[in-house]
This record gives sequence, structure tokens and C-alpha cells, in this order.
Amino acid sequence: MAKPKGKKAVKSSSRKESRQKQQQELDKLQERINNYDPKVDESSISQFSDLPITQNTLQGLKEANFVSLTDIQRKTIPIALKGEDVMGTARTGSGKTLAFLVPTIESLIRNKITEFDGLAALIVSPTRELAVQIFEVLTKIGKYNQFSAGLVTGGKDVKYEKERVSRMNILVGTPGRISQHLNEAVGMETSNLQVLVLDEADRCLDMGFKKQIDNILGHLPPTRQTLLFSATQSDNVKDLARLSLTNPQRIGVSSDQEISATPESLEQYYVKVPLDEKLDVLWSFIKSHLKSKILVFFSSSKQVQYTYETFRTLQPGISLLKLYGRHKQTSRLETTMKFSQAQYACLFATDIVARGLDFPAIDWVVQVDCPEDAATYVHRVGRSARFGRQGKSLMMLLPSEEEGMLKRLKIHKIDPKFMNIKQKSKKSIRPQLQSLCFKDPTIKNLGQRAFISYFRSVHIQKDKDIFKIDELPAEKFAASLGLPGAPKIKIKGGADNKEKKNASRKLLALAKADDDGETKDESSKVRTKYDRMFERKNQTILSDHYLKMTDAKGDDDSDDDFMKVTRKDHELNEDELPDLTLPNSKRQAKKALSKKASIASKGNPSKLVFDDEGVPHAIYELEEEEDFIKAGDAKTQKEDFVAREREVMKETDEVDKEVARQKRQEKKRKRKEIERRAREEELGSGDEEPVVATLGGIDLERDMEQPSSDEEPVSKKPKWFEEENKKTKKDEFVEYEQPETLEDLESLTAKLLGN
Ligand SMILES: Nc1ncnc2c1ncn2[C@@H]1O[C@H](COP(=O)(O)OP(=O)(O)OP(=O)(O)O)[C@@H](O)[C@H]1O
Repeated sequence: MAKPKGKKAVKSSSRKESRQKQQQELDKLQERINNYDPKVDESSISQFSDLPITQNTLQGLKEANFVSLTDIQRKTIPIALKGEDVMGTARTGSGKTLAFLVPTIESLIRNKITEFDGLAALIVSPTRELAVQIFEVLTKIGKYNQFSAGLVTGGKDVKYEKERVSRMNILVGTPGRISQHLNEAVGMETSNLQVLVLDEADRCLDMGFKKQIDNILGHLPPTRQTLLFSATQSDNVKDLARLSLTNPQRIGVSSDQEISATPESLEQYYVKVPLDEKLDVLWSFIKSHLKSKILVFFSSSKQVQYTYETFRTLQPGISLLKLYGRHKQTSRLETTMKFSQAQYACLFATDIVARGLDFPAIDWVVQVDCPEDAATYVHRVGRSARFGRQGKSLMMLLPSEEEGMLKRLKIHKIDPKFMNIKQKSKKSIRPQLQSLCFKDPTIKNLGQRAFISYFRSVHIQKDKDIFKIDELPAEKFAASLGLPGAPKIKIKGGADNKEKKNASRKLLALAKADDDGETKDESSKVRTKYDRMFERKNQTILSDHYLKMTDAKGDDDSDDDFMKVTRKDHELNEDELPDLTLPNSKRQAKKALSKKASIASKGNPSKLVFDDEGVPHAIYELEEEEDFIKAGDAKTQKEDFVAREREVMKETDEVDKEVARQKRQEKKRKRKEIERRAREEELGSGDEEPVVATLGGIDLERDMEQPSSDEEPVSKKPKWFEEENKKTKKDEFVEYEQPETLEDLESLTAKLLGN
């Protein structure tokens, strides 16, 4: 008679059975994926449950109320599941986020990626806010899977970040921060990377992020799957496709039409407004739409600040908010949340929020300043009328912009209707603005900076059929801002100074790209001198399940860098500093004085700029810019020699790096093998441990069990953790659901940190 099996043996065999069952399920799914033919099968797919995806993902989707597929999801997900490279283009608000997140998660499941496999998916977003949004959706739909996921959008606590980043299976972040981690994080292993996603791909690939993206690509294995998504595609995307995609499937748009149409449910209007009447029109518009949620776009952060401050003082009767790059990260997140939750509010913003952000139920998108091109128009207006909802947009065009802009939009079959402004419904706020500028030098200073920023923004535009700086009524515009006169603007470099113009253009493109406050390598050469003046303290958000909020100081942007500004009637000199800087605290006053002393010791600056605290910064830009241009001249013999030496060293370095990489990989393989064996033994040895490392309930247990040198030892688990651990696995998911308010987020952070 056979000996009855022991308890352990029964458990072990049931575990074996369940693993076999899982494998069978995966094999079946793989077979369905392999047999999928879009021409035959596409029409039969309408719900997520029709897709060959795992029960875990289906459950996550269902709980987040995602049941039916959108068009872009139906077309791209099955193709992406096959492992093919995809360039997906679809209207704004049509559900592209799930179109790349579902196949990304499924790829990791099918490749049996576990917490020990390092980085397996990288999701790149051009802005911090969008990265946060993507991460939130990921944590919702992926919570039943066993991966770790992190959010990196800028860094302060580098050591802490590096330690964690190397343990993440999925990383969502902005190009600058991801690139930095790939360069610097020691244990960051990318050889298992399965999927690279670029959301807002054309934006990620434009000049401002080029270096970072190239650097990221250099770190990734060539065999990966690449998914590119955007409502607009561009030549840059094609470049990337040529460089690193394998027979990419273009889905959602034909190759001759690079910009998809705007949402059908969007009513689009434009008005013709002289520059000096824009603020009156905006004010009147807001006053007549107090029961609305309005998003207003300006071309620069200074205009946002000026309009926000003045309108706030004049109190239109609706809650006003502002959002632009180089703003404290905590304020940015707070504003995003406030605007998301508000029923009626008006948000003044730069193009930092133009892409991807999914603010619910925006009634109106107003473009005070003309978008730089059709793609920007599409993304801006796409913040409204999302996912089939109704929405409206209004674009203000100067008489000089009207013809050119409408022509550009027509090419992409966008035809906003002309809206007439009834003169009697337009109220002039010029007297109030003049009085504000007269009474409050800070407002006047903001107005001057807004004026300069606007001219600068027009100057840097490429499309001169639309943007005609010579036709702008400078004096009238200044008066409309309440200023006593137009600040004098001198455009640096002669018209035929090509080199200077190119350097400027490069810098300006980067200034635009840098609105998010991310570091840009591309311009490192040209920016060095600016960095000295505008050195930023970047903000870290590193999160594996939670956001760690830290304080950051946003610096002034370099609005004035391309135009020298002096007052019309006299040159700006140091004696004026106390007047203009208006330090409103002792600390600021002290800072201003010490800055002034240091300026004096360096001789005469070419110009002075003022940061957000009113502190002056001297700019010695002319000599430095010339130095930069000269750097391109013929090299001396000595320079040639140094260059050759450098080349040899670089080659040697490459070889060393490769050897080191191979050694690391070998070491990692061995370590993984040992860990796997240990796990197998542990699993086979008795009591089943609950799985705790998940997308939703991430890594906590593992971190506790394997503390690094500077982490708390196992015995010092925080009390709340012990208590939570008593609950069932399901309870944990509920407990750690994505926080909805800033307060939730902060308390969760504190909780997770054990404070
Ligand atoms: N299958 C679905 N069922 C229900 N809602 C969905 C579905 N897919 C997406 N949504 C919702 O539609 C909205 C827009 O989705 P998403 O942000 O992914 O659009 P997008 O195409 O990426 O837009 P953009 O081009 O502006 O980045 C979101 O609120 C999202 O939750």
C-alpha cells in the first residue's frame, strides 16, 4: 500500500499543478496571438476580454472600468502583443495610453519577468505631469501582476533613487532623468529590456530631447520592441524608425497624413484680435464663462505669471490657477490635481500641459497666443473633447497671423470657424492694469518681462509666414499691459550673422523644450553659460508605487537671453537694482546685495536678468557666445594632438566598458541562479508565502527582507507594515490604491517611509 503523502508534499504538488496551469494558459494565449490576423480578426474584437491577454490584466482593466476597446486600442494592441514595433497615431483623447500599457504589461508576463530581472520596460514621457498620469494608469491596471514599477522625473536624492531604480521592472519617466539613471545607476541592468515606449513620440524626439533619447537608446538592447504613440507624428519619428525600429507597423494614420484630425466632438473657433486687445478679450471671455472649466494657453511662463497676477487682483469671479515649467514640483502637482478636480476653474498655462494630460471635462481651450504649428494646435485643443465628450476651443489670431495659420491648419483638414467679437460685450481692463502697474512695481516688472517674453516667443518661431515680429504694435501692446512705455528690445547678432543665429536657434529650441524643467544635454555647450546663471535644483519624484515629494526651487527662465532689454529712455544700470528687484524679505534683500557685490567684482555685465525672487543675475553673454562660436574655428596643432589622444582613450574606454559589462552580466547571472534556486527550495519546503511584490503593492516586503546597507533591518519593520501584513493579499491592494488627492499622496508617502 502506498504511503500517504505528507502535508508539504501535497502543497508542493498543488503548486506545481498551478504553475503548469498557468503555463498552459500562457501557451494558449501565445497561440491565439500567433494566429491573429488583423484583416480577418480585427472586426471580431470589441472588448478587452476578446483580446488574448491574461486574467490578471483583464481584472485590473475591469476594476478600472475599462471594458470596451477604442479604435486605436483595437488596432494596435493585438499587433503589439505579437511583439512588433508600432507607430500608433490617433486623435487626442482616444485612449493611446492603454494601447501601449496593455501590451507592455503582457509582454513582461509572457517573458516571465520577475523582480530579479531588472529593467524590462521603459516608458518615456516628455513631461513630468504626463509621466505621473501614465504611472497612475499603470498602477491601476497592473496591480495583479508581480512587477515593480517606478516613476522618475527628476532627481535630488540620487543615492536613494539609484538604489531603487535598479530594482524596477518598469520605469516611467522623463528623458533627462531616465538618461541620467542609465548613465549613473550602478546596478541598473538593461539586458532584459523587452519594451521601449515613447509616448508623445514626436515631442520626445524633437531637438530638445534628442541627446537624451539617443543616450537612452544606446543603453538598450537592439532586440527590444519599440512602441511610439502620438496624435501627431513628425520627421523625427521617421528618423527614429529608420534608426531603431524593425518594420514598424504604422497604425491609425496613412503615411501622407501625419497629423490626425481633431476630435469630432470638438467645436473649434477663432477670433481676429489686435495684439493690444488680447487681454481685454480674454477678460471678457472669462467673465462671460464663469460656470466653465477653461484652459488658457500662452506662449511663455512670464505671460502666464503676469496675466495670473493681474487677473487675480481684478477678481473675475472664477478660481484662477497657473502652471508652467520651472515651477516648484509640489505646486505643479497640486495645481494639476486642483484643476482636475475643479468643476469651474480657469488655468493659465504654457505648452507644458499641451500634451497628453487628461484633465476631466474641460469646456473651453483658449489659445491667447498663436500655436507654433498645426501639431501644437492639435495637442492644445485636444485637452478638451476627450473620449467622445463635448468641448470647444477658441484661438486668438492677430491680423498678421490669420492667413498663415489658417492655411497651415487647412493642410491638416482643420478648419476652425470664425467668431465675431461683439464690441459691446468686450470690456477694456487697460485702466485697471495701468493702475496696477503704477501702484505695484512688482506687477510692472512682471509686465515688462511678459512683454519681452512675448516678443522673444515670436522671434524664435520658424514659420515666418505666420509670425511677423515687424508687424507687432510694440507701443500699443505695452500700453495694453499697463506699462508706461515699450521696453527697448535689441535682437542680438546681425541679420547675416549665420553662426550666431544658429547658436541662438539651437538655444531657443532648447529653451522651449526645457519648459518642463528637465535638463537637456543637447545644448550643453551653448547652455553652459546660462546654466551658470540659471542653475536649477531639480526636483525628484522617484516612486515605486508612491510619490516622494521633495522641495525644489524653480528658477527663472531665460526669457531675456535672446534679446537685450533696457528701458526705452535710459540704460539699465546697477544703481537701479534696489528699485527693480524689490526683495520682499530680508533674506532676499541680503541675497540681492551679495549678488550685487559679486557682479561688481566681475566688471560690467552685458545685461541683468531678474529671477522669480527678484534677485539680479549678471549675464556676460556676448563674449561667451563669441567664444562658443570661435570654438568651431580651425584647430591648432596642439588641439589636433589632444583630439587624437582623446580618441585613443575613448576607444580604450569602450573596450574596458564592454569587459566590465560582461563581467557584471556574468555576476548577475550567477546571482540570479542562486536566488532562483533558493526560491525554488523555499517554495518547495513548506508554508506558502503570500506574493507581495506587485505593481500595486510593490516591493515593500522584498525591501524589508533584503535591506541594503542604509536601509532598516528586517526586525525594524514599521508598525503599520506589520498590521497591514496581517490582512489578506486583496486587502493590501485596496489599502495601497493610487492616492487621489495631494494630501492622500503625502500621507501615503509618510506612511511608506515609516514616519
Ligand atoms: N477603453 C476605454 N474605455 C473607457 N475609457 C477609456 C478607454 N480608453 C481610454 N479611456 C479614457 O479616455 C481618456 C483619454 O485617454 P488617453 O489619455 O489615453 O488618450 P490619448 O489618446 O493618450 O490622448 P492624448 O493624445 O491627448 O495623449 C482617459 O480619461 C481614459 O481613461
